[in-house]
Amino acid sequence: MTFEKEIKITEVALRDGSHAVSHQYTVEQVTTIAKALNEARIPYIEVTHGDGLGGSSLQYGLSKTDEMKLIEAAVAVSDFSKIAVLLLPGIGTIEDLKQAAKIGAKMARIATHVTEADIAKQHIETAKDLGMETVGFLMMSHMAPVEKIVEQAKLMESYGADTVYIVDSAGALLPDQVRARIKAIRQAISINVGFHAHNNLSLAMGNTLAAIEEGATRIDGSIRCLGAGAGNTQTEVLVAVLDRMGIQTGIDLYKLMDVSEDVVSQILQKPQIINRDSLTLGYAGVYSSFLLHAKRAAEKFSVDSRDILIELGKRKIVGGQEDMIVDVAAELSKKKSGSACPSTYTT
Ligand SMILES: CC[C@H](O)CC(=O)C(=O)O
Ligand SMILES: [Mn+2]
Repeated sequence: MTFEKEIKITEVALRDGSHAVSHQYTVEQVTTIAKALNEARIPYIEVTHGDGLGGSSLQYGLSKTDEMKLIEAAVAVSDFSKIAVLLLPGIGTIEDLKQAAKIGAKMARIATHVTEADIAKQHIETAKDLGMETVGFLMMSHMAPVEKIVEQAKLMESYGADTVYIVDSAGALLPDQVRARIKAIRQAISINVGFHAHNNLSLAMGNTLAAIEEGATRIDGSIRCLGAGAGNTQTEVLVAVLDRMGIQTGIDLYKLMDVSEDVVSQILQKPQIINRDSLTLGYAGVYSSFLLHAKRAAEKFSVDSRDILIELGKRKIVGGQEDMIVDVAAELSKKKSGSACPSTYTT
């Protein structure tokens, strides 16, 4: 099948990938990666804490480097790529957004739970006032029926968003579910539609292609899959596949392969694979960024991290409820042994 659409890729390794490196990016690493991505002519590079602006905290994980310094570093080496920032209302503030715009960020992606688009209004409006290109990012899109998603996408459009994304935060969507969601919002709104995948069920590439076939033109990729859980759609592979399909992205494939192999692979703390934990995220429909928190809680309370994730899925726990991960681990430990003591406190 030949497509004549322009697909614009946003590279998220320096934001979603921040989860995979426990938010430990340095200015040197961001400079090297952003410079190479810019040379490969990636249209947008997202840089922020994994949980967006203001995410550095005990709750979400402390950053090694102030994210504004990382944004500045990326801006300084990008004369082609535009730097994007993610903001979750309630974690990041309007002041964070203003500061990011001041130091050169050109795109604001305002992320809400899939049923809570209304909390994005003032952030989308402010981003527009600041002259930024603006994206509404509907997270955990597997948790709502198509009609609800259409309603929420229309809200994002009414606030002035230039693009609305279906975000498969848990990597739980199946290709037909992606098709139904993209098709429905494509018909309901007249702005760009985007898709952000996670590879927990090994469906990131398949789902991304399904989204493109249904008309999504803004796509997220992550070099070497660097992202939460099993990571995102692998950018360099996506560019090669799209090229084989006759879809031009304007990105230099060889340069991208070289960044992946020579730069990003050196930074990875461990290869981005689908293991029993990341597979359980997709299987149970749990936010991919919960993975490291669940693993830590499992260790602390001597319980199986899969049991924690399955229980979080059953309870429909969403972003912002990270404290529930420890509660669930304590409950499981209590059921198992009759006491909820962290293992570090037992002898
Ligand atoms: C915590 C924000 C989250 O990581 C955003 C995102 O990439 C997703 O929901 O997949
Ligand atoms: Mn993500």
